Amino acid sequence: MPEVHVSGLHKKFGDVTVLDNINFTIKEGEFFTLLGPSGCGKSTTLNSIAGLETPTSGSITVGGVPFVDTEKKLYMPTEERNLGMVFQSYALWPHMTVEQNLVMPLAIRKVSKEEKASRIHEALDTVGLAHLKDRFPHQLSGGQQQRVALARALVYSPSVLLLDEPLSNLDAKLREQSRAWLKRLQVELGITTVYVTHDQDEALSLSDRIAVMFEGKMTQIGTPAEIYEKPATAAVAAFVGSCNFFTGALEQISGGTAHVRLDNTGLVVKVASTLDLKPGDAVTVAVRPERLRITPSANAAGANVLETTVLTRSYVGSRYEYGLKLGSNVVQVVSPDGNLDGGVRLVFEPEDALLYAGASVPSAEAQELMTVAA
Ligand SMILES: Nc1ncnc2c1ncn2[C@@H]1O[C@H](COP(=O)(O)OP(=O)(O)OP(=O)(O)O)[C@@H](O)[C@H]1O
Repeated sequence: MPEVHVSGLHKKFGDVTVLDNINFTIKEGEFFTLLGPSGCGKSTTLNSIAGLETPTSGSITVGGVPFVDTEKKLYMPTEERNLGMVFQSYALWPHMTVEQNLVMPLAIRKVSKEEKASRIHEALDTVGLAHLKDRFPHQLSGGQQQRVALARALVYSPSVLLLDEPLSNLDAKLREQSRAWLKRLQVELGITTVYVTHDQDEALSLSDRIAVMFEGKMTQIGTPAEIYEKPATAAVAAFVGSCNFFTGALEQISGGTAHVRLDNTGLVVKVASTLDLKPGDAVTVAVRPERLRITPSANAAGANVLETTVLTRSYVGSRYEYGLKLGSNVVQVVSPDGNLDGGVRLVFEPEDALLYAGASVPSAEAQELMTVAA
């Protein structure tokens, strides 16, 4: 299974740039996800690999074979790229049975009659639907239709699988089951896969590596753990998982620890950082809810111990989610303890927080959710 190499990809629609210098390499057999908010350019990137979109500039090679090289005006037709594709809509032919849906891509590729039958059986068997080959799409559940679409993409042994939000039409429970099933299948087949989603849970649980995109640019590429634990920007921290953000000013930085005076609180917190900053610089401190510890104890010990008040408490099954008032901020924290009330202490170590240059709480919406009147 080949390596996918995308280099210097740009795409403009009229005057609007929707892809701005996209570069990445996907290793053989890797599950690679393009993750980002709606309109950031994920599908345009995927469709450029598929040959459904023509990049304005850049190059794409798969297994060393050039698919696109705009300098040489080379654009390989979609049907010659041998890629398997599944879209959000499944796009099954409604008037054809499951088997007939799978015949079509083989007929286009002029596969012999005997080979057709064995390939169809094998593909349906792979997705666990060989017994439903005579049904029409309307006689199948959403999850089954999605599996047929996948079987149809696999039936001609594509070199790479391209999946554009294939689970988003399924209800939450089925989506979770399908996710686990899809991951097992991909590992079993060892097929290089490019997956598009705006769902961070899906990206984290399925991918070997994730590329996070915003406004046509690639902000960070890394393993799910790297993206979650070491987000490159505050925007990535906000988009992948929940995060508390506090703006402030740097007091001093030495020995890998920054002292930051938080706006609207007057409090100084210590945060691990290797950034090149000077006193007075505006910064943003980010802390995941699960990295904060709440304790009623007045003797709480830690590098950062902040006096707060419980505003809200919600039971969410495995834990409690608290909203705590800290100056004019509402801090989101999770705890197994459901009995915290009134004045409590918030404790965290410098390594539990992240520091970013500039005072930037990622979106107005996020800021609104996390701020109350002082
Ligand atoms: N044919 C087109 N003509 C003009 N603009 C387009 C066209 N196709 C896409 N766009 C614009 O390009 C940008 C990127 O679109 P794209 O579909 O790649 O985003 P996306 O990240 O996949 O979003 P979503 O998750 O909503 O599908 C969007 O602003 C979109 O409106």
